[in-house]
Amino acid sequence: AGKAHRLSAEERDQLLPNLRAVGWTEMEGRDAIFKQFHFKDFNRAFGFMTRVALQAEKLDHHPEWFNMYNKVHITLSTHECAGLSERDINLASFIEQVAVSMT
Ligand SMILES: C[C@H](O)[C@H](O)[C@H]1CNC2=NC(N)=NC(=O)C2=N1
Repeated sequence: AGKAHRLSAEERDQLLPNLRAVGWTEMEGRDAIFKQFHFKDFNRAFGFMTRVALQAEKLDHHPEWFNMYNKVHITLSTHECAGLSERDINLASFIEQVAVSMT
């Protein structure tokens, strides 16, 4: 993978609407995206996290996340460029696919 770059305004206009439509929001005061997931129980939440973790390791791109029982809060950003990059969009898309299959 090449160097990550912060998404341009044009790239954001193109890439973010799909994620906004399913509940991702842009954080205030930080160039990152955020979403809260709610599952039926801890087993579903942790199963979801396990699948995301394995893919994150494969992509070498990892979420910042918080779990409490059936809730998982996820923040995505790219340290390398100190902001939002295509890697975050790709991981968010994968996370959505997993979430759909867990609910
Ligand atoms: C050394 C390693 O490639 C980097 O630290 C990777 C690992 N996981 C990462 N995860 C995220 N979210 N952003 C990064 O910039 C990042 N960089």
